[in-house]
Amino acid sequence: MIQFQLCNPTDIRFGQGQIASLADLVPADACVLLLYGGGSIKKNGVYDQVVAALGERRRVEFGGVEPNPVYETLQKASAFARENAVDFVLGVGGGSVIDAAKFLSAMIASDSDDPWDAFVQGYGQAPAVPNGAVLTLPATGSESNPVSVISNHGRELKIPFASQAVRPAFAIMDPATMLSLSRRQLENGVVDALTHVLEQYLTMPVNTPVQYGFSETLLEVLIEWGPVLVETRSMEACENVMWAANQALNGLVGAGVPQDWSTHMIGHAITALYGIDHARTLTMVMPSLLRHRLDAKQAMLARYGRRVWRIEGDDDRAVAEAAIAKTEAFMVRMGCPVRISEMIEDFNADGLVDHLVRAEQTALGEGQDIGAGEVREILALAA
Ligand SMILES: NC(=O)c1ccc[n+]([C@@H]2O[C@H](COP(=O)([O-])OP(=O)(O)OC[C@H]3O[C@@H](n4cnc5c(N)ncnc54)[C@H](O)[C@@H]3O)[C@@H](O)[C@H]2O)c1
Repeated sequence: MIQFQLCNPTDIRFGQGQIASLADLVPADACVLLLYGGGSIKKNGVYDQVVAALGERRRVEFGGVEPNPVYETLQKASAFARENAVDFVLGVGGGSVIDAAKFLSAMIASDSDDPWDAFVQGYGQAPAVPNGAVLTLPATGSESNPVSVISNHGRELKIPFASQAVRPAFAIMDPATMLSLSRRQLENGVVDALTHVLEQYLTMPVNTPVQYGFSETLLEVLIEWGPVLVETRSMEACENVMWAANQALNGLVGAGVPQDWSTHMIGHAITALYGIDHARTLTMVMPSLLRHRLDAKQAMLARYGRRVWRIEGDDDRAVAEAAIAKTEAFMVRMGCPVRISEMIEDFNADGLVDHLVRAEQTALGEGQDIGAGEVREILALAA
């Protein structure tokens, strides 16, 4: 097992009606910035529940955070928050709003209107005002992890920032908020969570049976309940997917194991250049990436095939290949593309590699051995 530290103090409140617990979770004397996205919360009753629970607290609001949140928008939100002496950020939405709320809590505490370069250098040390999350779309795990993925339009970059200082103080997960999601967003959530587990699980084997067993359970839950969710939207399915998506990127399954976030890094570059939904960029890359890395990942792919997909046979290579095929078929079943050409007509692989170089993402994979040349080969397979 690789040495690890695991400390996740986010106070999780799960279940229908939990938005009311904001009344206890947000400090009574806070000046709250309520941050939200395109406005779905004003149509589905979430906004009314949040406002009721905040009661008499001082509150200002900033809406319009984009999917794949944009730094330039957050500069406006930060100036607005400082003008209003905000000392608590409440993100109400999906991963984009919650990522934005976390990043904003560090922007507000910085003494700069343009802290991008300083954050690229030392985000982990930057102070932050506290923030909390009300989740309305299960997918990213952002509601209880330290990461924000932010797009900078000026620099044409989309990159992750991580800091323990911005981990949400609390995460409210009410599965009833999912009932207003489109089928496409539900599909995206399931495959995003699935890839989170796979990128922490499909590397090289180490002595972590607890983490592997937990990963396998999360994968089984997503594979069983993902299709039920998109077909029926039953409350059981909402609950199971919401909790599995949270646990997929909440720290435990990644503790003590090698990780490979190359599908995510290539996917971020595709979103930055082509504006495609985060989850769909992952499915168009991952099957080809796994095939390209078959030698390095064969042992864990074979374990995954046998334990999660119940594939029989003694030949590890054959089981590993079958496990990739099963994963690809599941992504198709969830309505997602598994080839770049399904969503992008004139794909420019050179431009994509250039983005990764500018984002300093050129030593990817569990062995840091996926460089520009390997990315080109993966993109050719995924074309
Ligand atoms: N922090 C992390 O660890 C992490 C991990 C993976 C991805 N990400 C990032 O998260 C972002 C994607 O987040 P996401 O997948 O949660 O989607 P999202 O937050 O971008 O939301 C997608 C769309 O769904 C809408 N929406 C959200 N909740 C709704 C509801 N209840 N009803 C109706 N519409 C609703 C939003 O307004 C938006 O238009 C990307 O930028 C991605 O890079 C972050």
